Amino acid sequence: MIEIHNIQKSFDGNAVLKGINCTFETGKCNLLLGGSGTGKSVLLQCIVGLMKPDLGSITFDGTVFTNNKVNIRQEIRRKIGMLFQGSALFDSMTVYENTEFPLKMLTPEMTKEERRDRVEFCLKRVGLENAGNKMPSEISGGMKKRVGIARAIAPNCTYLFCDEPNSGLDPLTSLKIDELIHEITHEYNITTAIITHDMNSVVEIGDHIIFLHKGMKLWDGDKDTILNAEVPELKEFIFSSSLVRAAKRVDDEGGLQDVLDDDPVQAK
Ligand SMILES: Nc1ncnc2c1ncn2[C@@H]1O[C@H](COP(=O)(O)OP(=O)(O)OP(=O)(O)O)[C@@H](O)[C@H]1O
Repeated sequence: MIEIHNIQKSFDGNAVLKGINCTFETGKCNLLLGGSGTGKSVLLQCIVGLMKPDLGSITFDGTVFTNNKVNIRQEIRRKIGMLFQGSALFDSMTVYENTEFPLKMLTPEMTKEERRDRVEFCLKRVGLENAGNKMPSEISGGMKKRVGIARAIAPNCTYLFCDEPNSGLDPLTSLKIDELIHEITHEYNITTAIITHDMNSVVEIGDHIIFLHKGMKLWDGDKDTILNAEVPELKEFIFSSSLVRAAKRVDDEGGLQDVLDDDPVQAK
């Protein structure tokens, strides 16, 4: 579990995070949801140590990360896997070498054979057992995300952070990537945090959702309660999504769409 306590961050006097308190639960997909510029990426960067918050504390399974000793921070960092927005693969390395890279960096004690077993296991887990020799330029965007996931979980991460894993993907591929992240989270009981503004992901994998608006946490809950949340900014966000608007049209035309029975826009 990751506990965020009163995180504040400003740039040139402009407050971007205004005292965020939230928890990322173990064995769950924790979604950081919100519109553009609400502070999701800044919060994620503070959590993984790429940015220093002005105030507040972050605790990983009881161990304080913020302002702790370098070796303790490094120990926590070793347990973090990252899936970057553009996948961030090394273009000059094969799929196999990309997946092996963090093992060479983080676990020098592993033998070549142990690394090979782990890479083959991870590539198989993400459905890429036959793609190890391919270069990133030879694979699709969805496959690149899969390699990114394999690389993130290769060192047996305890915490997995995903920055908009669906960006640039078609809806079906997005769904498959969401499902894969969800399966891996539950299978290995890791703590997963996902930045998103995609309502499809909310509906599919939102075990725990934290809604940010203008640098503040306005709501948290799960995919079963989000449609009944009495927070105007969240309602506006949900009912402006193309998924929900499309579903609403189906409903108006006589289709079944229970989730929209409480459409606040309609109720006004
Ligand atoms: N290094 C920085 N220096 C100055 N301002 C920054 C910096 N990083 C982020 N900001 C500002 O902080 C605010 C929040 O940015 P952030 O990237 O966290 O938003 P976001 O919710 O992730 O948005 P999006 O969904 O569009 O990626 C923005 O106004 C942004 O311009």
